[in-house]
Amino acid sequence: QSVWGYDSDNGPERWHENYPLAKGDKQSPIEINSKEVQHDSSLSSWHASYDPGAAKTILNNGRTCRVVFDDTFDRSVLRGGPLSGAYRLRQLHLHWGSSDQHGSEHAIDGVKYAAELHMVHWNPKHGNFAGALKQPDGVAVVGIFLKVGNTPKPEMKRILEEIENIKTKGKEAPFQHFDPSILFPKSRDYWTYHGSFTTPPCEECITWILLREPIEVSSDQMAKLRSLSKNAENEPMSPLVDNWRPPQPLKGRIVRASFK
Ligand SMILES: NS(=O)(=O)c1ccc(C(=O)NCc2ccc(F)cc2)cc1
Ligand SMILES: [Zn+2]
Repeated sequence: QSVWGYDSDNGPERWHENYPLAKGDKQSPIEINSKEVQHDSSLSSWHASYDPGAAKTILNNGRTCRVVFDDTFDRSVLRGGPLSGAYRLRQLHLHWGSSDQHGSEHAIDGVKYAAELHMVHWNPKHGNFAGALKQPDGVAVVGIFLKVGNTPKPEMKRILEEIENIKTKGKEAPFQHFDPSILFPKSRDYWTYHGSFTTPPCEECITWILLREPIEVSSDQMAKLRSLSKNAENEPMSPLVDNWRPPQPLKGRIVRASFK
């Protein structure tokens, strides 16, 4: 079946067969080479004002673990930085590896992190999410790198505790009273560039805001994430790991930094 995934028969190298945009000129993720990044002093700092009551559910869709928020009005928004206007938080999800040495989608000077968390926002001036994905300024994703260390952030605990209840594909559980801004690192320094969804249909509608400072998780917390299955309950067990797309050609794009 043409359903895409991360295996050899339906993985990133073959997505273009059903999703032609995957071979576009503004694809994500990318490898960031700090020597080629341009510091832009006109870049302001970004601000998130999230309503913890907007959090709704957490689900395993067989490809990632996703927390879904109420985005029917400007309840949880991201503004500033490279953005004009307030973008509504719709969902957050993660990409991770089969070991602590890899798993992030973006890489910095060759360094891959154990995982990468994406907070997905869309521009309400385009009416709805489906409309926003057809616009170059339609979507904004904040990317946060997860690094394995021994002073793990307690805030990740909340998401990882829920994993018990969504082990297999299609499982969903209530996930309320959660303010994702507690996951942000101390520094607001970021890189920004124009790119795409890192999964099919790979639309090139995303303003990426990648935070320079990773957040720390423990190796046990990463093992918890890797205990998710990509299969449904009654199917053979298949671990949900390595759900990351490799870096794509920069094709002349400029990556700007908010910091020197
Ligand atoms: N990894 S990432 O942050 O780049 C990313 C963010 C959002 C989505 C998404 O909403 N997919 C659903 C979807 C469904 C139908 C569409 F037409 C478009 C997207 C996919 C990838
Ligand atoms: Zn993602």
